[in-house]
Amino acid sequence: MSKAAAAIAALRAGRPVTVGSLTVVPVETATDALLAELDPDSRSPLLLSGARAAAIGLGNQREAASTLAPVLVERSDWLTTGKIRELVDPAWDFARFVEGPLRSLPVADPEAALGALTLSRLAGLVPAFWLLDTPAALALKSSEATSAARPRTVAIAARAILPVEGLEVPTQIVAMRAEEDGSEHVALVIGAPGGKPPLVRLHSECLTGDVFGSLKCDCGPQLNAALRLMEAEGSGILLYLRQEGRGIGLANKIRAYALQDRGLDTVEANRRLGFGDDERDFALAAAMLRALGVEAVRLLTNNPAKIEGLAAAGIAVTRVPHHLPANPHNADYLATKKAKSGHLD
Ligand SMILES: Nc1nc2c(ncn2[C@@H]2O[C@H](COP(=O)(O)OP(=O)(O)OP(=O)(O)O)[C@@H](O)[C@H]2O)c(=O)[nH]1
Ligand SMILES: [Zn+2]
Repeated sequence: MSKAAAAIAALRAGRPVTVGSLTVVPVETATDALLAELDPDSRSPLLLSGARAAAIGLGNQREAASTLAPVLVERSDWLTTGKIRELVDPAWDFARFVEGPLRSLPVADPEAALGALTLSRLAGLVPAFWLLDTPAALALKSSEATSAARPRTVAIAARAILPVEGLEVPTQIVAMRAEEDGSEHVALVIGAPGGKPPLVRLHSECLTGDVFGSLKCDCGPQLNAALRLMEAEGSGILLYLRQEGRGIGLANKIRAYALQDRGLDTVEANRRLGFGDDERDFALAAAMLRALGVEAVRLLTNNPAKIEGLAAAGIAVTRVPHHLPANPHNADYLATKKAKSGHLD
């Protein structure tokens, strides 16, 4: 496991990490008990992404003027641990006015701060930290954190026959493990793809749509329709990628949904949380296809980023459109993907 992957695991578990000259612990996962130990006087300043600092009205202060640069916020008596937990969570933006005054401070080591924020995004945490004085047991260079990327190398871990309702064609499930972080991803191999490029669907995990039948997105129907098309053709490959919420993680996707309840669209909600519109990359999907011996695919998708991602990794792609009928709950979501994320007709 890479050092960055170990740091991501530590941050998820609420443990501090030293990046360059900065020691940080995530606001989201650090327990009150740990904070009482690490910061007994509650003086630790708060490290935020530039986007989040702008969203809470710090954009007019010189230290926070660029929305790309991380921002440090000074502690004051009224800015308690509980207030900070509220401040970093956009769900609270609509429940109250941002209190103040908030004062930003210069960031002593901007590259380290950017690195720490990169790790928190990859960890699926709200990008916000307490800055601590004492170095942590786990330390990495700023460059190791800023260059941290999603996993891109896989090995097959196990395979077995899997009977699936509605599929008459023999189907196998293949479990793969990413070498960089140990995350598990799955390929469903339907029939015996071979000869011409197989029909392939890259499906990003969507717990709400895949399991509960959420109407907010089109994931469940797209998954089912892909399997039906592969069954009709006699073969195909579905990759189930653990990229919940377009790579922002489950808790953050639910936060994005809460923001959508307040009228933001899917893209605005991601940005408000301090993420890009889409945090996925498809290098791992390309590696999974290679592990199955596939170099060329007919890809069921409307998302140009999937086509470009596979092509960049050397997989030959022909697109097959994959539209499902809209419902009243997901019509705006589908329209936003077209208008703002370049989704194809
Ligand atoms: N952040 C965020 N993720 C969402 C939202 N709605 C659905 N998702 C996630 O978006 C992903 C859906 O991805 P895909 O099914 O691959 O769809 P796509 O990128 O639109 O591409 P194609 O369906 O192939 O055209 C899943 O990981 C869902 O969990 C949302 O409002 N916000
Ligand atoms: Zn979905």
